Amino acid sequence: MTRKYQRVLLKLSGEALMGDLAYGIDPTIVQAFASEIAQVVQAGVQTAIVVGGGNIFRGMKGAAAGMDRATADYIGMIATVMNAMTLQDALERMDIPTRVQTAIAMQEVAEPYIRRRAIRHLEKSRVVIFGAGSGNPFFTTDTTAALRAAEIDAEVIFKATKVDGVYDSDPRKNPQAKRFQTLTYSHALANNLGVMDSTAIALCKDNDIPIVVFSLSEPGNIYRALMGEAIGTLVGGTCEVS
Ligand SMILES: Nc1ncnc2c1ncn2[C@@H]1O[C@H](COP(=O)(O)OP(=O)(O)OP(=O)(O)O)[C@@H](O)[C@H]1O
Ligand SMILES: O=c1ccn([C@@H]2O[C@H](COP(=O)(O)O)[C@@H](O)[C@H]2O)c(=O)[nH]1
Repeated sequence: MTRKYQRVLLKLSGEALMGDLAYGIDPTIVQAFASEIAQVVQAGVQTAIVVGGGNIFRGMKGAAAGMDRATADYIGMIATVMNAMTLQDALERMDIPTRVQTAIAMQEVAEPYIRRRAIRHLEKSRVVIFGAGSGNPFFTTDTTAALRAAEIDAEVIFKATKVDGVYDSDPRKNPQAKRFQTLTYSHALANNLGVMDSTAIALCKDNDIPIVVFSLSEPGNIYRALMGEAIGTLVGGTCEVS
């Protein structure tokens, strides 16, 4: 397969990294994702990754249990660094050069986030994994993905998650929900389609960055999506139900 894109940003669900476990990281799953990412990189696609933290800690849950929200969010951001380092390890075992850059300084384990440096790594075919979200509480890793994609001039964001696209309502709650093949940013925002938070979608809309939402449950989907095969739902097109 020949590549469609030169530079992409992959938002990898934290929750997906736990596989069938109730919590944490399943190394077999991480290895499987890494092997698909390796193939994409070998095909010449400059790949940046933002990884979530939902398999370890979500600030909202901490706050719901009575914690200070900002403190809980910082814990969530630190959780994403564990996922970023796990992914780095899996990729490097496949001889794929990587750099983890964090938005909260952790210089003993990762580089600080420096935009120009991240771009240089990508130009040298290194996978750049952005950890610690945006470094700011009250945000999400989806918003981080939109922000970093704009900063590094990525052509597209791939949101790799548990659902196979964007539906007209949450498919986990409504079995009758209809899946979109494509939809506009405005439709996603106006209808509060919860697959990605509104801050992330608004940032993509303002910067004209398409978002492809696809499922991680089918092996090979990361490779297919990042190489440019039309899977999942494209946010940033016209409205079409599949
Ligand atoms: N309209 C919708 N279409 C598709 N999914 C939706 C919709 N509304 C809500 N969802 C939910 O959005 C979830 C995916 O987004 P979510 O941000 O929770 O996970 P993630 O970003 O993949 O994980 P993590 O936060 O761990 O990185 C799905 O589990 C799905 O049930
Ligand atoms: O910019 C950010 C990114 C993330 N957080 C916190 O981290 C957790 C995990 O991220 P997910 O996007 O939910 O996977 C999130 O719940 C926030 O608590 C943040 O504060 N700022």
